Amino acid sequence: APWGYSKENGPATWHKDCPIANTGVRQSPIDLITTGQTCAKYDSNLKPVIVSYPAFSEATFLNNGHSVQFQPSAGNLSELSGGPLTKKYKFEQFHFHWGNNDSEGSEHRVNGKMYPAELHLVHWNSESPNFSSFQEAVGSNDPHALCVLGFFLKVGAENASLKPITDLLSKVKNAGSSVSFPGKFDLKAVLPETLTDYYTYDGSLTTPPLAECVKWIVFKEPIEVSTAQMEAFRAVDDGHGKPITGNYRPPCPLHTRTVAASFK
Ligand SMILES: NS(=O)(=O)c1ccco1
Ligand SMILES: [Zn+2]
Repeated sequence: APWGYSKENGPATWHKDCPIANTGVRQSPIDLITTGQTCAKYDSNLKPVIVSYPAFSEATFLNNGHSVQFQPSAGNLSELSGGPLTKKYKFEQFHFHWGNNDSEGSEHRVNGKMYPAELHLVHWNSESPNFSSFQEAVGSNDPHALCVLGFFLKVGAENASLKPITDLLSKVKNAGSSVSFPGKFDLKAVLPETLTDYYTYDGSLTTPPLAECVKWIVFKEPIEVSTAQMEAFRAVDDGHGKPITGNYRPPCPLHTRTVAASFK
């Protein structure tokens, strides 16, 4: 049976098809600890993250049964650089993780605290000689083949920039359903202006195949969405006639990794 988040096919069972779930030493997500021994260490060399996200004009919005995913056509020119990165990365897709109440849902945690949701912007290194697509990057064994930007979502004011996305959730209620995104979508408008304060560490995909190929950049400043917008996520079905309630993987052991912080 395909993997998911239920008792029968959830994170505790993924090791059966993906042994790295239990044997990997750089798995994601993690709990971002800000004080004490294993805490994130300030690195003054960390620069702001630079994104170039021209409004997407052609994209598919899909409910794949374990998340909802916005994927622009391959020709999109969106790029990522700066921060801890030494290369330019190409935008592949964004998707979300959420819970069925406001006290859970994010994948990364901060001192054990979960946010109600987490937005992942997935990119792949477009300057590597070893691969030339997202799928190839995932299978490349390159430790920084991918870079995923993580943004926490918290409940507050309605997020007008994300409204075109949350308004579309009812149209992809059924797992496996997708719609062509109508019009343009300005992802840049969703993000905080300054991408200066973040945690960064070497990790993995948080869903099978759990490949350990991700440079993670998780931003300190959450993005606000309204309760109604959060509720819209909670109505999306998982393909077994039930809403997806909690498509987040619990935190994984840090092992010998260190987490760097771009802020004090
Ligand atoms: N959740 S995530 O961003 O680590 C990801 C991207 C593709 C598969 O899993
Ligand atoms: Zn994700």
